[in-house]
Amino acid sequence: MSAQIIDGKAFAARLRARIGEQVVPFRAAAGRAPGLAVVLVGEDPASAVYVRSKGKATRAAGMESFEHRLPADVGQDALLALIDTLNADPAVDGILVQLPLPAQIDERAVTTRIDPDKDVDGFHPVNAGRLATGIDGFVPCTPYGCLMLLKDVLGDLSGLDAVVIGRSNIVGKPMAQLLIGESCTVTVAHSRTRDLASVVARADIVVAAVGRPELVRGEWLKPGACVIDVGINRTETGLVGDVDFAGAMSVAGAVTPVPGGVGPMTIACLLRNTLLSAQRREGLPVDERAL
Ligand SMILES: Nc1nc2c(c(=O)[nH]1)N[C@@H](CN(C=O)c1ccc(C(=O)N[C@@H](CCC(=O)O)C(=O)O)cc1)CN2
Repeated sequence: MSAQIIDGKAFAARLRARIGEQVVPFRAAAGRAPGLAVVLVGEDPASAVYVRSKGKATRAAGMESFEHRLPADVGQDALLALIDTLNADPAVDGILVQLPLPAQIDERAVTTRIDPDKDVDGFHPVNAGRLATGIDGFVPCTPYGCLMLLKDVLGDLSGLDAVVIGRSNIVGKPMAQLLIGESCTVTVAHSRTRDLASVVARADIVVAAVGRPELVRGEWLKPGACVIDVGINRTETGLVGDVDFAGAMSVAGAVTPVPGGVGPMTIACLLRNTLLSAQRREGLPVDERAL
C-alpha cells in the first residue's frame, strides 16, 4: 500500500488565490488594502527567507506589506515601542514579529504587547483563550493550516482519535484545541510520554510537532492513519520532518511531505488572518468559510 501524499503547496496556492479574490471587493469597499506589518530582528537566515516570502505573498494577494528590520542587538524597549506604533497605525491590520528572537528579548513581553485584534499570529494569550473557549479571534497559522489539510483529506473529523505530539504554545496546544473543536478524541503526547509508539498506534490522526528528525516511525502507525508532519529539521542529509516519511508511506492513508506539506500553509493562513482582521476592523462582512 502506498499512502496519498498531501500536497500542501498546491492547497496553499489555491487558498492564496481565493484570498486574493476577496481582497478585490475589500479594497473597493474600504478604499484601502489590508495591511500586514512584519518585524524581523537580526539576521537568522531561515527567518529572513520566511519574512521575504511573507512580503512577496502579501503583495501578490493585493495587500500592503510593511516590513521592519531591526538589528540583532536591538533593546527590548525599542522593539516594544515599534509594536506600540504599529498597534496605533490604522493602515496596519495585522502585526507579526518573526520568531525566534535574540536572547536579550523576552518573547512573552513581545507577544503580549501586540493588540490582540491585530495579532494575526494568534500567539497573544487573549487569542489562546478565545480559541480555548470558542470565541472568534485569531488561530495560529500552522495548526490552522494542518486542520485545513486534515478536513480536505478526511472530511468530517468527528469521533476520530487524534494524537498531537508536541505541546508548544504555537503548534501543539492550539492544534489540540482545534481538534477538540472538531469533536476528535485528542491525546497530547510530549517528551515525557511513556510508550509513544502505543499511543500513536491508536490514532486515526497523527500531528507531529516536536522538532525531532524522523521520530515517528512508520511501523508505529495505525494502517490508514492521516499523518501531518509539522517538523522542519535541517540534517546532514537535507530537510526532514518529524516523521519517517518512507516508512509512513507504506502504512498510512495520507501523509504530508517535508518540504511541500504544512510549511506553505503557514504563510497562506497568515494572509487569511490578515484579511479577516481587515474585514473585522472595517465592519465588513466576514465569510470565514469562503476562505
Ligand atoms: N511569528 C512567527 N514566527 C514563526 C512562525 C510563525 O508562524 N510566526 N513559524 C515558523 C516559520 N515560518 C513562518 O514564519 C515558516 C516555516 C516554514 C515555511 C515553509 O514554507 N517551509 C517549507 C520549507 C522551506 C525551507 O526550506 O526552510 C516547506 O515546509 O515546504 C513557511 C513559514 C517559525 N517562526
